[in-house]
Amino acid sequence: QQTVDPVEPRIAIIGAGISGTSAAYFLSKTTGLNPKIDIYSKDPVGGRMATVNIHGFDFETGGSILHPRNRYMKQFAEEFGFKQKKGISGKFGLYDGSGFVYSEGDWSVLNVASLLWRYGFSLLKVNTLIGDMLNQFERIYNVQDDGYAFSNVADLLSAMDPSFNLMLERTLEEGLKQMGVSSLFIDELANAIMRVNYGQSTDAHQFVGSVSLAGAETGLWSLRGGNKKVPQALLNASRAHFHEEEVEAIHLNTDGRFSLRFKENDEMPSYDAVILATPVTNDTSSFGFENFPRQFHFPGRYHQTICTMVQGEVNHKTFGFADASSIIDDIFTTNRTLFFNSLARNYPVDMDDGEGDAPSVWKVFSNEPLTKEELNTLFSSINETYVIHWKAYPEYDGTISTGNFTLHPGLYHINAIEFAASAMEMSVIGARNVALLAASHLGVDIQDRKAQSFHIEL
Ligand SMILES: Cc1cc2nc3c(=O)[nH]c(=O)nc-3n(C[C@H](O)[C@H](O)[C@H](O)COP(=O)(O)OP(=O)(O)OC[C@H]3O[C@@H](n4cnc5c(N)ncnc54)[C@H](O)[C@@H]3O)c2cc1C
Ligand SMILES: CC(C)=CCC/C(C)=C/CC/C(C)=C/CSC[C@H](N)C(=O)O
Repeated sequence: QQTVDPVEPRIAIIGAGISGTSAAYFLSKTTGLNPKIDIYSKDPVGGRMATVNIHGFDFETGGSILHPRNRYMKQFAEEFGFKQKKGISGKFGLYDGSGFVYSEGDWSVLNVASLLWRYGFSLLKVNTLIGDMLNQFERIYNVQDDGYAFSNVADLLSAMDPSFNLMLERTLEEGLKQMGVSSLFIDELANAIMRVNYGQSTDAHQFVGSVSLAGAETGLWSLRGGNKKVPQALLNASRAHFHEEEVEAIHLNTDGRFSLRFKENDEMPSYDAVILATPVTNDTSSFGFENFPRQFHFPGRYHQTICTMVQGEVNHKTFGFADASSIIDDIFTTNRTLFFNSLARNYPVDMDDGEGDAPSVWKVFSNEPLTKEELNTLFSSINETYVIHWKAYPEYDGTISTGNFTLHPGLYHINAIEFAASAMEMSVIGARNVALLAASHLGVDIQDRKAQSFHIEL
């Protein structure tokens, strides 16, 4: 039988990205516990929220954009006094490998008209679809404020809307077709948005596809100074102790507590609860789970996304622009066989878009590293390149069912939520769910703690 100090339980969190740090924050601020939390991470705080420095300016290379209805991230930014970075919606175009099937010009009214002309009612239908989906999605905030938590992802999605689980069983293409959306919209716009956001296609399931389409709406934002300021601020606010340490194994002790074994440290501290805040598929992390009554399986794999940051000039001839000044800011691709997914102008995190004298920096997303030849096709001149290999988000091929948050009483996994959709806000929702589960395991009546819940100002 496990004996837990009801006032100061010891909790270990593995991973210091947005999942791990927000779990620490929720545990220490909203559960009524006064936990002693250790956060272990083999990489710096922030994880997949990261920047690269190019000539004295930082640029986002991982989690970049937030949706205006991502309430937790918004609330964190407000609570920590962080400013939003002002974006500009540059012109975008859809490139099929030989030319643009659609490209924006200088007049916004004409752009709307020509989008409508090309995609007709499909544009309006998808707009409504995403609006409806977001309305249902937002129900999770009240559910969590009321102290409800779920031991698996399917139940959490059902709490938003019972039909969300059906969206995991059909592809985005099938879902859109069922709604009467045209093949042209699916093949071009929806496909291009899936390629830029998840490096995948409309063959991905409809839930992540809808999140991806939401990620192409207007009003998207990011944090001035870099998104990774949030995990750092959450870590500080939670007063958790950060240890740069790789965890090799989690051992279930005979008293029901857990011990951790590290790669480069002989200590084996023990805890009342352990939270995994990192992907745990075979291709991402490998943990030993020792002495548990059953074996854990983490099916699926993560998509390789290569983020190539280039300081240089785009080759206007490749894209058929008259000259360098006609180049548009966002080039999305529709062709599944093309060697790159997107090419977009990027601005430093410390400046509003278009402000000041920033170097000309472009972000290219591709599924494979770009060859010298490919880089020379895209750019007429290159001063510097920085290449980041990400195990970015799951492969959403529809064959993997979503998994469990609760692996064993006292042992939880936040990133199970990524198989529904990987996004910063999803991680925070998963983290709050797991914080509630852990608090309940540690003896807190979580629904009774409504008064301490995390209230969002709208
Ligand atoms: C290129 C790219 C672009 C993206 N763009 C967006 C976007 O625009 N908007 C959006 O909302 N989302 C975006 N995402 C997704 C978003 O960044 C992630 O969903 C989110 O940051 C995941 O956070 P996390 O804390 O769950 O995981 P991570 O940030 O990956 O953190 C896990 C941490 O655990 C550590 N770890 C792993 N194994 C061990 C171990 N054995 N011992 C100790 N530590 C360990 C790792 O070092 C890592 O730092 C993007 C992701 C990528 C890669
Ligand atoms: C979770 C909800 C309801 C909405 C999130 C919508 C959103 C912001 C989706 C984007 C997800 C994602 C993985 C984007 C990656 S690419 C981002 C950007 N274009 C870049 O250049 O880095």
